[in-house]
Amino acid sequence: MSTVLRAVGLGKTYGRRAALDDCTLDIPAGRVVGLVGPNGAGKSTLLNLAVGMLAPTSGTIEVLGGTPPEHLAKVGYVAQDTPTYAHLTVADHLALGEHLNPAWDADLARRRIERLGLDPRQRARKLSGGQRAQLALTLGIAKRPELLILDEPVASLDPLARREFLQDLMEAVAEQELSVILSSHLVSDLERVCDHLIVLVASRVRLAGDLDDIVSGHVRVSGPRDAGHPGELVTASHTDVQSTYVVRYDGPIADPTWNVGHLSLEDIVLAYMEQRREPAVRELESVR
Ligand SMILES: Nc1ncnc2c1ncn2[C@@H]1O[C@H](COP(=O)(O)OP(=O)(O)OP(=O)(O)O)[C@@H](O)[C@H]1O
Repeated sequence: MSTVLRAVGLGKTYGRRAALDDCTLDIPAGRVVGLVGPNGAGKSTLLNLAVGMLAPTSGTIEVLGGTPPEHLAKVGYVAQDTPTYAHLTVADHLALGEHLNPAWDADLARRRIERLGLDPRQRARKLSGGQRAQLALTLGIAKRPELLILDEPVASLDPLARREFLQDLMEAVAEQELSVILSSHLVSDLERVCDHLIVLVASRVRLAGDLDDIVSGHVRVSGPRDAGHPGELVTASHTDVQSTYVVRYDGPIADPTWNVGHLSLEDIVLAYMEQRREPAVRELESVR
């Protein structure tokens, strides 16, 4: 299986502050990868490193087998706030895309713009936020990239526009051989479109894996206070008599000490986000 993004010990600091710390990742090709984490976690930093807009302070990153921005022609990037040129028309944007990108698919771009009902003569500043996001996605897709990177593309969209945007993205994934890395705060959206998830909290990768494995590999257990816990601890909460843990645990828990509960993907992501002021999960003690 080929890899679209490989990071080893990747770090980026601003002054003495780490925006991304010791990030090791291996993202397989052909996946739609969700990147989630609280504000300031380092998501945009990771994506900017992936397109070569930032240089690492430590470690290495490879995208499509090269050091960014080596293969930038094969990478589509829609930055946060889906930037477009305010004074250029929709048609100007397509012409610019054609001029700048050797593999530009003019037919695909025109058909998408028609289907979206965008007026080619309209200036970008007069488009709604949703229309601008769709225009930016069109530019990203028509480039015919091998990897499409989207930094919070749906943040400003209403629920309907969000759904349409994600449907269009999924169509593009189905039609083209495309890998996607998509950052968002909306776990339910990511759950709908992604098959792989990365959770970034306080500059560190806390969790990375296929969605199915993540959901099947975590449970909530509750039992007598301070009786320890099975598996690897993610978070704990206590009352006077009872402890409840979210743990990483693969397989059935037969021990009658524990009441075992299912966790949704959102529950799991939130549990990792709760760790933001605590040590990384691999440093936590696991009792079994
Ligand atoms: N140019 C910069 N100079 C100094 N610090 C920066 C700069 N860019 C980002 N940072 C810091 O790096 C950290 C990570 O920022 P980043 O934008 O990657 O987070 P994010 O996860 O994308 O956040 P959000 O969800 O709010 O977009 C933050 O603490 C931020 O303040």
